[in-house]
Amino acid sequence: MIDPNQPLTDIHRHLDGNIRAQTILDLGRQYNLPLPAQTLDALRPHVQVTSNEPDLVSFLAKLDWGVKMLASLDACHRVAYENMQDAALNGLHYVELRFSPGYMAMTHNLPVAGVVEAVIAGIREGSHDFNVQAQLIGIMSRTFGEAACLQELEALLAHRDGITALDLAGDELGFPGSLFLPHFNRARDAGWRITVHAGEAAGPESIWQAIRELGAVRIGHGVKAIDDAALMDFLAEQRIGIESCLTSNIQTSTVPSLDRHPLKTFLEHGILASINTDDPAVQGVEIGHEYQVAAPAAGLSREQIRQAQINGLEMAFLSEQEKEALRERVANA
Ligand SMILES: O=c1[nH]cnc2c1ncn2[C@@H]1O[C@H](CO)[C@@H](O)[C@H]1O
Ligand SMILES: [Zn+2]
Repeated sequence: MIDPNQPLTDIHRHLDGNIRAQTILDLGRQYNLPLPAQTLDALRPHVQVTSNEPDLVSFLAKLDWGVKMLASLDACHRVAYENMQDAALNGLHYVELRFSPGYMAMTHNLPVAGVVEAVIAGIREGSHDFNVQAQLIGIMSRTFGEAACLQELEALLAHRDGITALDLAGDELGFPGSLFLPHFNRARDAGWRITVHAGEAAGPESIWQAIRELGAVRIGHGVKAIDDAALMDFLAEQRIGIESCLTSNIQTSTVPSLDRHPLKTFLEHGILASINTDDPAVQGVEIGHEYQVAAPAAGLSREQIRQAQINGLEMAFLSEQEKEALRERVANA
């Protein structure tokens, strides 16, 4: 179901939602930190979704143990580097990895700009060592409010050349996009592209807001667009990409079951939508599963899955020349 002649991309992938369980154990031992379990098997239910969570916020709590083990900038570097190895092991040619430096810095009071620097370095080294192309998207974790997001923004801006785009993630219902207008004005002034988690926990108005007020050119999840016919048309006409994450949407109870997921309808409507993971280690799924198991279960035909794969590169925050170079590299591999 994955076309081997086309680049395989994952453009919605949280690196701080993809910390290996083994690394959580290692870091806990290294820094002598409390953990709920001391073996991989016993730890797994604390750091990985085992059955669907009742809502987004409950799902997001599963990321906390991993992030709590980030006791140094070296630990942040390690996690970033391992994310590149994981991308290579899963056959990805291009990834856009996103991370929330304030969330990663929080438990151990790390310097937020230092976290950004360590992540950029880890990705650069991993990209080289594992031969996977990567770009970084900075996240502001809305869950911690406007002031904390401003701090994250400033830390990201301190290393703006290493960052491609800005995102807003976390508790969408508790912290609507309207709180973050000044943040996104500054991000656009810095020349970054904008993608926003919208229409996951909240409704289609949140997607409209992200596009019209925050300047989003892509939308993370965007599930609720299905409830607004005018928005569906608008997304298709304006080529606003939808970063779909099938299994994630089930695990957060955003969608009741894969056969009710709107991705198929998005594609039929001519919307530029792609298949992505979200938080692979927390979810216990990888990109292959999304293509080979989740997408068929969501009713996508072979041709639609192929289209979604092509859309992934089309949506990427790359120039046309960079996309073409990647297509050629994969076709001639
Ligand atoms: O599916 C999701 N929806 C919304 N926010 C998310 C999701 N997965 C992770 N994060 C959020 O992203 C930041 C870490 O990168 C954290 O704020 C985490 O809660
Ligand atoms: Zn996400």
